[in-house]
Amino acid sequence: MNTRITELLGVKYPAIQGGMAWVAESTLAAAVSNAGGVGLIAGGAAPVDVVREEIRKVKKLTDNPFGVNIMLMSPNAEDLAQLVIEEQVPIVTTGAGNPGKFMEAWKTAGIKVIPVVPSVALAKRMERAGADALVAEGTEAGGHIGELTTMALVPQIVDAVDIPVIAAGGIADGRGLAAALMLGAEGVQMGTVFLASDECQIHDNYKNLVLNAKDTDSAVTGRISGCAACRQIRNKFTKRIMEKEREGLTQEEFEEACTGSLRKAVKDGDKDNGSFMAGQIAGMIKEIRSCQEILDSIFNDAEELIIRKSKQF
Ligand SMILES: O=C(O)COc1ccc(-c2c[nH]c(CNC(=O)Nc3ncc(Sc4ccccn4)s3)n2)cc1
Repeated sequence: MNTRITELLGVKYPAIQGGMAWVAESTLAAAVSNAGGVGLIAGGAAPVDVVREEIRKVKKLTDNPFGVNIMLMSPNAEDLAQLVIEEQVPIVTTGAGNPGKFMEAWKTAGIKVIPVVPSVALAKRMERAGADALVAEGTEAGGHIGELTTMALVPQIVDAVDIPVIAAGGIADGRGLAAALMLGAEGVQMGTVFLASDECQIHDNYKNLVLNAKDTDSAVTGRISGCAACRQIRNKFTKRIMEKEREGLTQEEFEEACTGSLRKAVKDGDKDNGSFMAGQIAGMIKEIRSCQEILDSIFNDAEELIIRKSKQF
């Protein structure tokens, strides 16, 4: 299929793999890019040298476009913003903040900049700042989230800006892609479905938690205390955090609890103390597949669905 996103990024599928902290490393990103989508390396809160190494690895593993996601709450954000210029990274997505101050330098370097936004106000601000496209991420998504659902947020951002919009949050099959296109999106960003991929390097306990999750198994920490809201699979960790939030948790204590626990999930598979970030769509994901199978099935199913549905009118 062709949209302004396939033209802008030079890819077969207008589908970005979410730049999930600790999860999105070179093996997964290269598999998604080789499959025709856009693989992302997570900046997360990782040291610059670690991210530089992953960028160099992914360049050896794929000749297709790839990107780096910079989480703007990270203390390394400034250094990572410079690194993507030095390493001539073609695509940069950003999350958890406003990338306005880096935009000019990135655009001058020829980088395609795609901020993730949770609201119309930020979408308009990012368009004015020079963003090439936007990811409109609904609250269904895993990790750090805003308040609005994908169904409500995407059409309002599409109506508010002229640059192409990519839908994210709750998308994991052809139906989700078809729905996103009907809402006016010209591509999708997906994270949770790629946790259940062969090439994803997370601990098997994490993959099994995703496969065994049911629709109501995600919890959002941070909302009670007004800290950064974070959607993840419900476990003893989320129960403990939410109890502490009711007693009063400082932002520092919350973030220390959150970012450290992500490694415990991804690397150690620590089911009681890990933060297993995943979106509400985890309840629909029942098998581990290759990134190629995931992308081919989503786009083939969406095409068949739209053709079939169009005949009902
Ligand atoms: O108004 C402003 O200045 C910016 O406001 C914003 C507020 C929120 C966002 C936003 C929402 N979702 C995203 C993109 N998604 C994400 O960033 N997802 C993430 N998952 C795990 C992360 S690591 C983390 C982060 C916070 C606490 C604990 N751990 S970041 N960006 C973007 C901008």
